Amino acid sequence: MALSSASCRTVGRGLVRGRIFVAFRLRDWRACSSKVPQQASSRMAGFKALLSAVTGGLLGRPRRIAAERPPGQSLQHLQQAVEDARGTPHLVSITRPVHPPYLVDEAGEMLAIHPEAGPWDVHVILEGEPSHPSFYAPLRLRLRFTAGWPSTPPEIYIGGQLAFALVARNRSPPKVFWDTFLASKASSGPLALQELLEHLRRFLLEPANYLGMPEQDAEEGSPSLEARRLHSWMRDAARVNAKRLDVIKKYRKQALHAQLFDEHRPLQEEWFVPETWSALRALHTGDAQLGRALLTEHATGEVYSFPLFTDAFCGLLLEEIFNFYKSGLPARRPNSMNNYGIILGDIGLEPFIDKLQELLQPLGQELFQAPGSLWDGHHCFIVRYREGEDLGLDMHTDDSDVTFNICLGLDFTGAGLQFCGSVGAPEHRKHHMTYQHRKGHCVVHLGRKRHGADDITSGERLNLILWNHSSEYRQSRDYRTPPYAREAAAPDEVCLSYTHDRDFGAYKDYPSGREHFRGRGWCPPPAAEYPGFQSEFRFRSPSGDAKL
Ligand SMILES: O=C(O)CCC(=O)C(=O)O
Ligand SMILES: [Fe+2]
Repeated sequence: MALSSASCRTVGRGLVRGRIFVAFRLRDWRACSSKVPQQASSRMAGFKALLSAVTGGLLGRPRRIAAERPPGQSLQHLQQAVEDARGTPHLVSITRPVHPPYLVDEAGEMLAIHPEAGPWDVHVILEGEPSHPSFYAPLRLRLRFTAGWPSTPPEIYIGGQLAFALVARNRSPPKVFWDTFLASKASSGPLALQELLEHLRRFLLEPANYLGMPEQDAEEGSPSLEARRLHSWMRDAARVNAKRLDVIKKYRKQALHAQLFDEHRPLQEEWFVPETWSALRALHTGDAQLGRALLTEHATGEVYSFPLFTDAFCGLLLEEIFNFYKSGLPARRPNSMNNYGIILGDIGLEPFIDKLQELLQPLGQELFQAPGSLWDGHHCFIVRYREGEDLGLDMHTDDSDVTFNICLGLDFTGAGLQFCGSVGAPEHRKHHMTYQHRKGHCVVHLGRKRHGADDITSGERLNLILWNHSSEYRQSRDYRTPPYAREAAAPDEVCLSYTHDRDFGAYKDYPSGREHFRGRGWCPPPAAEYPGFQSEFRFRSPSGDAKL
């Protein structure tokens, strides 16, 4: 695997967001820097303030309740706890503990973790509430245990697309949950994983009830401000979920291929090209050799492709997608540049995408290290190009750490995928290569790599796009404040973006209907302008407006 001890230097015990771990400083992963800095979220700040108002600081860390044990013993305890937790009511699945390949410290530096010292991640899926219109979907959790287990509670990340009251954008249970949970324990003895999972499920599904807040419509006396606020957040979360789940529920009754939607059913081997299936399974057991053998490398360390789905499975998936289009049910568009795609999580395919992401995760780690590791979120959608609809896609980078792009068919000409440089690199807008899509094949690249689809010239193309997110990686300095170099030279025309570039109009006419983008571009930022930068304002727009 890419993370060999040769690539790491031990720095002893590192501090990772308040927790101490035995760690290595990652040297070569630093090269995998990415993306434009994330905006600090003022909405988050507002939400935190509101939460604090209710419970006096909900966002704290779980408190440590006893001394830590030696690591070996903790892992054994944890393995035993996972076995014991297999009897938890409403449990769909629980994984064995695995140590994360790296963590990010408070300064944003990535540290590789010593496998024997922890922490260890356990992934859990719990059933939602089957009879509840807004919370019937499964709950997806990642629990991160330190060597302090079973005295110290794990950090919890609440994955999936459900909205919950009292869960902030960092997707962790608030301090009030931990306080209530720990106070409910009869003794101060070690924690039981099953008990924790049961409490967490109750808290997520019925927070007011779990926290002992009065019912909103209680006749006797007026509910407190805290209770009213909590109920209003619960209504908001329920509304957000209900909107999405309503479509999913309705479509479920019309779906053609039930096996695609079944939470409990694993991915079926016959959906995948046999050699790829074997290679991906081998990667899961640490055999990188086989994984590498199936790849074509198109741009060193940045763009690869491999056969993934069989023709039969592409046909099956497309049948389902076309059936959804035919249903007339409302669908959100995947992004502002795409008018005919659909988000697969919105039609009930979140479990399928979770499993696909899990299958592909070791490949991501092998190819891209930090941005390819610890994926805990995704955005997965269909893009569709044909005459009379979207023909192609403007140059852009993805809001993903690593993107998989799988062609499902149909027959088409044109619609090649152009790759340029990575955002912030001197050759950001220099052409690298053209990738020709093939049915069933997957092209995988870093999200920060500039790319765009040529116009289709005949037929129709539909692709499944899987954007993978790693919340751990997104805390790193490499992600948050990547270097942004001056462009080495004028851009290649094929790499120009009418949506993003400040000099598009200096080289090309704006496409019809896209003229309003003139003057809105941000790229290159002034400090990164190439020598002799051509501002589009020195040129006339085709409509004849002087743009000086
Ligand atoms: O059509 C393609 O192959 C590219 C799609 C894409 O890059 C995107 O949707 O982000
Ligand atoms: Fe893209």
